[in-house]
Amino acid sequence: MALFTAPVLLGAVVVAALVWLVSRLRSADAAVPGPVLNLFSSLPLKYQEFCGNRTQYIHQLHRRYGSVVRLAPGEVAFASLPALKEIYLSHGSGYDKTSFYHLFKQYSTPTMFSTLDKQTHSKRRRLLADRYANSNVLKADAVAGIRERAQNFATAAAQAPNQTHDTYISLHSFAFDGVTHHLFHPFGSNALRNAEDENVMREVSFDNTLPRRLLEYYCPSGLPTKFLDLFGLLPSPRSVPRAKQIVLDAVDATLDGVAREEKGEKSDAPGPADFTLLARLRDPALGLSRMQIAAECMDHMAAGIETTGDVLCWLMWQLSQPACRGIQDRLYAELRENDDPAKYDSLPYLNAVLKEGLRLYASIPMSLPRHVPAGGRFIDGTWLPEGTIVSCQPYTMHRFDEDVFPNPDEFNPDRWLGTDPELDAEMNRRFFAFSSGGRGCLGKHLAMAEMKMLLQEVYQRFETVMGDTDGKPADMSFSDQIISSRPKDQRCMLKFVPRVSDEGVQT
Ligand code: HEM
Repeated sequence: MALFTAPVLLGAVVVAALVWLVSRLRSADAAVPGPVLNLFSSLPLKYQEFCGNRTQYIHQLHRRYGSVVRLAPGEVAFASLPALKEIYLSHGSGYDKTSFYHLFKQYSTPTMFSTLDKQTHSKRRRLLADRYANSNVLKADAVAGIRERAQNFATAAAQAPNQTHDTYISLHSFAFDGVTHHLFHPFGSNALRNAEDENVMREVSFDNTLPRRLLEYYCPSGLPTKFLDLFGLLPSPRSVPRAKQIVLDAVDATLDGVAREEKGEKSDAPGPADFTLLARLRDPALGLSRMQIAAECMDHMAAGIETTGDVLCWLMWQLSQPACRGIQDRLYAELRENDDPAKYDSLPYLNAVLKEGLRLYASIPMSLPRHVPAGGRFIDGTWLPEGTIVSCQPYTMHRFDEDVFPNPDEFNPDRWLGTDPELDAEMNRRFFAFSSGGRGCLGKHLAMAEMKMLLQEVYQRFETVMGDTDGKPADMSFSDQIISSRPKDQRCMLKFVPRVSDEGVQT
């Protein structure tokens, strides 16, 4: 009994604390620059995450401590090209993802994006990759659907009262319609013209469950969540019933067609178009269950709404600032000279404007966490043991090296039109908006096509300026969500002023 007296217990606690202190001081991350507190606790980082400020916090740490910085015990961030290559490109798809990605299961089912290990992931990716290859994205009926949505957007802008409307809403509707066209056509959405579909988009885009989801991830026992729920201190759990239903309806209609085919029955109901994701997933040879198909579709749908919608929103807001009037005029001149819609992919200034938008306003600006593999690794000269969480973040990769990106916070499309091939190559190597390697964005070509067509339809017809905000300009600063960021106020009033051509005719 004497074994458990207070002094003995106190002594045990002190010894344990000392052992922990020494182990922390001798750990590999102790040799990495960063705030002292972060060597002993992950609370400073978690606090910033709960405030939706992780990206900016890490960026400030890089500015203070350099290209490698300690974020928390066992977690280190990098802002250099050698580190980016090692973490995301070594052996094709880089290091394995961390369990953070389990947050992205859909219908409680793993998807390609939430799969952690390389082998399982690359098997699924190989099955789906051709759906997003440029050659498939550019197929006539795939492009026609996106073009139609971009025209719907421009028509809605022209018809808005006083030609002013909340572009945050309409751009997310456009992104929703664009991605569902590519996933499900003819079962895609029409949120730009149909209020019910717009509500589905709102359900996904106005999700406010960040603190709850982070708490559930960090405290899987669920006790803190239950405790805070007693006092109503957490938002309700994430709920997207309409979005889930729209996906299940498309999947069920498709599988019904497959079942009929197998029975040799004829059906007048259309199946998914050849270019769609569903047309691939429906193949019985893949052996995917109804819920596996639905989960994969849901994941791609979510991946295509926020990202594309947010980048376009930030970019059009930026272009609508008085200082960017000259940029809009140059863009208009290029679009007028090349008024064949099919040319959208070969216009250098349009490409430069979009790339600069993606550089400054990458909608996934946050660090993308990976585990150091077995045996540990040297990353850009820093030794880190197996299991350390390492990452780079697009926000910092696009700003940190000022020799490559001079005046990094300035919106300057000209930097992408440079005549110095070496500098161009350096910029492109650091361009990380879609991540890199075998786990980089699968939908990149689709996203680029959507964004170019939308900008083409808008800026060949309109000049955009800041709309009336009732004296309360929207806060467009970055608000981090689970992995993407969005403009804080989720509102962006822009006015679409019709252009008058040289002949005095409205274009
Ligand atoms: C401007 C628009 C977009 C941006 C900036 C963007 C960015 C990214 C980034 C950074 C990743 C890697 C994330 C990570 O490693 O944690 C990613 C992955 C992914 N993106 Fe996008 N994305 C965009 C649009 C789209 C669209 C339209 C789709 C269409 C379905 C899409 C589908 C995917 C998928 C399926 C993955 C997972 C790839 C894998 O795990 O192998 N994205 N995206």
